[in-house]
Amino acid sequence: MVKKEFKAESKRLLDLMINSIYTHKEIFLRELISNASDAIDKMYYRALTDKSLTFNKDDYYIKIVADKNNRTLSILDTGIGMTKEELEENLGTIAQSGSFAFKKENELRDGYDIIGQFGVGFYSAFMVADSVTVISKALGSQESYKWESTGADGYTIEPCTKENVGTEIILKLKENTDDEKYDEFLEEYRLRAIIKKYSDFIRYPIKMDTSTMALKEGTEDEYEEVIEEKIINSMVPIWRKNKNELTKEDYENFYSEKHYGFDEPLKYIHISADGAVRYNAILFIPEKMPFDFYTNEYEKGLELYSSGVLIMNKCPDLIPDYFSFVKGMVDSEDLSLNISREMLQHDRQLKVIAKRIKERVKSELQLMLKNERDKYEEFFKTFGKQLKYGVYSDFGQNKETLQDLLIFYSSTEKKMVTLEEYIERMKEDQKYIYYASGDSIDKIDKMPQTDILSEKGYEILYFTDDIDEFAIRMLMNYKDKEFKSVSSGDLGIEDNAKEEQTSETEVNKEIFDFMKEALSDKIIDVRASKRLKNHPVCLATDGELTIEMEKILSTMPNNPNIKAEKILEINTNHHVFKALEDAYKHDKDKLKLYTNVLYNQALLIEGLPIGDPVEFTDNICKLMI
Ligand SMILES: Nc1ncnc2c1ncn2[C@@H]1O[C@H](COP(=O)(O)OP(=O)(O)OP(=O)(O)O)[C@@H](O)[C@H]1O
Repeated sequence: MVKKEFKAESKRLLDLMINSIYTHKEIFLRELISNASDAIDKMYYRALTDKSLTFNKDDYYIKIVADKNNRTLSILDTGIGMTKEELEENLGTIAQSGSFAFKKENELRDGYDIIGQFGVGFYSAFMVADSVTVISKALGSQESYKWESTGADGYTIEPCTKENVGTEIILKLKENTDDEKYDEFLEEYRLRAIIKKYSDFIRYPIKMDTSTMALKEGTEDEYEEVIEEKIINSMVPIWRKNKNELTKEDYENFYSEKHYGFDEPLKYIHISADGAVRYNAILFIPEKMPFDFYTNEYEKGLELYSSGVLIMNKCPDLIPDYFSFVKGMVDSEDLSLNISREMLQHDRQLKVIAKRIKERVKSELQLMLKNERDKYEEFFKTFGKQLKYGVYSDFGQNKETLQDLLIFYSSTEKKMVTLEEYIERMKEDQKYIYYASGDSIDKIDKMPQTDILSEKGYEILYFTDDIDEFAIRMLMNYKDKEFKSVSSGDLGIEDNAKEEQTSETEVNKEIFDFMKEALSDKIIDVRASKRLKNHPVCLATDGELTIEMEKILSTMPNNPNIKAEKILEINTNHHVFKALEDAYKHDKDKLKLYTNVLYNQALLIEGLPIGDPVEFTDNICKLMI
């Protein structure tokens, strides 16, 4: 027997291979099963082109055998096998891929899922094995050969006996260390889990002897171990099946089998694309929010398969942040993988797929909004915030994509409405899209600032999420209509109201100046209000920052002193104003007291904290005596 040496560089390459290409040792099984599947695929192809051969699907399978006594794990296949020369060429030369050559020679394109391309996967066996033995009999050959290697120091090839065409790979597992327990690769549950994870959709059966405890015959309570050969992979992935053959239940089962969520998905989307980049995808919009959705632990992304083999558990680049709730998978044979198959070499194809997925999810949501409104509202209640973050983030670059998916509660319709529906209903003289911000619909309903707009029959959108105003600021306008807060200093309603307000403020200038002085830097102005009908006082704002924004920003660590420019608006038609006038004439200290009480009332209405609650309650007491 002649021992052949690896070339010096090959030794280093093998060492590199074994220790640095892959992040998880368990992928050796994925690689060896993929090779076995490729070998059967080649057999299938040969049978198609060679009339003397027949391909009976039942004869072709992969079998995994764990032998705990000898610490060996074997992967058998009934594929095309390897001749002596092929063993030497393919397993003696690193980066020599017989599979890639086969694909090229036969100009295989659609329909063949040959996985191998780099000629390195086989060597991953050395991550878990001290020695690897390959026994193979090639199609059309009478002889069989045994290839053996302990890794970097070379390999031997010798004739052996093997009855059937195919290959058997025997791994002598490494001894356990403190950090690594190689024994686990002999455990049925572990092997099943690895196969399910990476190779579930290999299209030939992967068989394994499985043990179960069964009632011993003739006894009532004695159990015995029964060994039974079982197929452990699903073989045909649901995404390769014809959509017409699949039912809602099939998709729902897939959703739960894949552990995408514990809920039932609200919507599923099945894409089979055959264009510039070929791919299949099954996407789900969950019904419930994952418990960790708004935590750092939540990882967005879709499962990525290449020809049915799992490449990445969560590929984040396939889905934008604002659709991060979408679950599912993509399988494409057109991806250019890197050598470890854990990453992509180029992301060109991935970008194309991601763009299509984004468009498809958007259009499905739009359809749901149009045709299944209740369902959409349910969706929006759960994930609407994410869409609003999408409008706000990245400097608003996704606002066009997302604006028509937004819905808000409407003061007039008493239900959720889209911006488009709002625009269609706008009054002729109405210039702006009005919104009011607050903690809840109930609280906004009672906001005094909405009185004048409601009286004019203008619709108001209620913003109850922290993000709402920020998102709308980023949106700026919708179909050329600007947004305006009901608390804004200038509501932009017809001009004479504004004039009236200015002249009322002028008439009462002295008293308002006094009140402004009394409140010093808390407010920038005191004005007569035209928006108030039944309430004596409210706050309005000038400038960019509204009161709701102040509330949100002031809770953030860097902005404790951020303040909106507040205006105290006084309803001069309210009988309280008479009391203010009287106090101004006869008792200025009392007016100070009134001003303080009114200002604090306005803060309370806005849900803002009172600067000095003790002073406020003392002031109320003073008024009572
Ligand atoms: N079970 C097998 N039956 C027949 N040929 C095999 C088998 N395993 C490996 N080979 C041959 O050995 C070659 C090298 O295998 P290896 O796993 O290193 O690379 P690959 O599968 O071609 O590519 P990749 O690194 O992308 O997996 C294969 O291309 C194939 O020709």
